[in-house]
Amino acid sequence: MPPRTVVIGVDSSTQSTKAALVDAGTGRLLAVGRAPHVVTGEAGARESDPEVWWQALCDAVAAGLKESGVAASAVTGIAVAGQQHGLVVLDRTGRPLRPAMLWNDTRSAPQAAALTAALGGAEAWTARTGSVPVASLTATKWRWLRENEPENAAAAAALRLPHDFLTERLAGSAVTDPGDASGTGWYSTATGAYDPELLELLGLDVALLPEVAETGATRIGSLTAEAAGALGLPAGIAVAAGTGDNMSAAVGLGLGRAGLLDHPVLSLGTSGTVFAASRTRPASTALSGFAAADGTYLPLACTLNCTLAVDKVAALLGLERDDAAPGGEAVLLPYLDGERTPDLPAASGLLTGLRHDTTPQQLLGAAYEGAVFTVLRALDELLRACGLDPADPEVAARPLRLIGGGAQGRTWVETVRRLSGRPVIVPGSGELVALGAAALAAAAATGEDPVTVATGWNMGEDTQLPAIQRDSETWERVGSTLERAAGPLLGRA
Ligand SMILES: Nc1ncnc2c1ncn2[C@@H]1O[C@H](COP(=O)(O)OP(=O)(O)O)[C@@H](O)[C@H]1O
Ligand SMILES: O=C(CO)[C@@H](O)[C@H](O)COP(=O)(O)O
Repeated sequence: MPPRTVVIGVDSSTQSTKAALVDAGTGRLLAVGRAPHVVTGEAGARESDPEVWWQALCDAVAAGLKESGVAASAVTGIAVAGQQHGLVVLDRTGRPLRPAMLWNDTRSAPQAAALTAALGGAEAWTARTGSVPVASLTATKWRWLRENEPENAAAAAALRLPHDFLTERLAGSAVTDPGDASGTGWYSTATGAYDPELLELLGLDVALLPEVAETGATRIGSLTAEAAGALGLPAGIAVAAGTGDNMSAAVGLGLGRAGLLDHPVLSLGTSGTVFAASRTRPASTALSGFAAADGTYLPLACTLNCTLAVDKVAALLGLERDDAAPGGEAVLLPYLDGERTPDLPAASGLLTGLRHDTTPQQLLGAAYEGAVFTVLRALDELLRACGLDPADPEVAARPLRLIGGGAQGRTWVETVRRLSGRPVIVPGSGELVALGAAALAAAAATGEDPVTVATGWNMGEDTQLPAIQRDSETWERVGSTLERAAGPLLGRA
């Protein structure tokens, strides 16, 4: 029997790093090492120190090796999938000049509006980049930096996304992939390259940016001796370009293959995202038309307030996560520090419909309903952008794949079922971002196609949940509250 080979997929997301050690032959998950991140900031600011991500990556790999008992010499490849959009600003030695501004930092909302206007409006941006600038996109953060910290902008020797920063630490080369690049606001999904006119508009020298590899699975180099020492892995193993976390989950789910194109996925993590793999380039002002890691496209909508916002409401009420009941008359829009979808960067949370007999459990249930409503409403936009009618019975019968930390929670799953009225699949593996990255690593090591690799892997038994009657009353109540409150109460002029 040939010796077992192992690949490592790293998910460096908002709250933590997870390193999945995967048997490259069977796809069996051998261990997941974990290490937490630190996010700081108030009043719209959200920042993390990239050096903490690097240390977390080293710790998570060490924990995974220890838990699995795998010999480091069996590892043949590694890839990183990272939280999208974050602005990492480096000096000439590759050290961060300041903490990274994260995807959920809303301070650059005025810059987003100014950039949209500077190009002549939303449609002009979707035609070029696939996405309209909102405060999440890297380009708006760069503009914010130039206006608010000109000394840091002037001293910048390199700009990276979170996953590029980590990949460069692994392989010593500055390379990104089309998927994560498509979330910057300076990469064109129409041409598959950085957009010179946008770079000029942004006052950004292309020399500061990494090269864009062909796909997330492209082997961009080998693990350097220095990184190998820090990770306890053999020098010279394959390093893939890697990608953004949502793009990586799409690879892990095997979404690019024919039968799963235009099948919706809902990720419940710090962000709530909804996405689908598409062979046609999305161009809708209602969502982000990202590129995927494998050459297809990944139309996606993202909310800022998902699991963390609901956990915050549970903590305020002193309740456990699943000690919740349907909200009844109460409506809670949990837009605690601004929202991205809908675009309400200055919003705060809103509670209406409170009665003497409202229970704490109903209030918590209302927070789940507000978060789930927001992401499901975006799903309808997504389906329309894929040329599908959300009400078409064939489309409505397509199961919703639920992933991310929240998919492990009973109340999340039940609230999605109740408000969507759709069948739901909870994939057997809870770590699809890391598994997708592992498939990119395996593909980089062998030259195979990553989606074919992931599709062939046995990732455990899916839980299939049939459709239940849609709770249209709650849907209408939350929808009309949002409609009526979207003016001054939620910060829209
Ligand atoms: N068993 C569970 N039930 C409900 N929620 C959970 C459970 N486990 C994790 N979570 C939620 O998942 C979130 C983390 O999800 P994850 O997808 O790992 O986040 P991120 O990728 O943004 O770092 C936590 O905020 C927590 O609320
Ligand atoms: O900004 C987006 C997508 O556009 C987010 O989905 C980030 O990629 C962060 O992801 P999580 O940490 O919530 O997984």
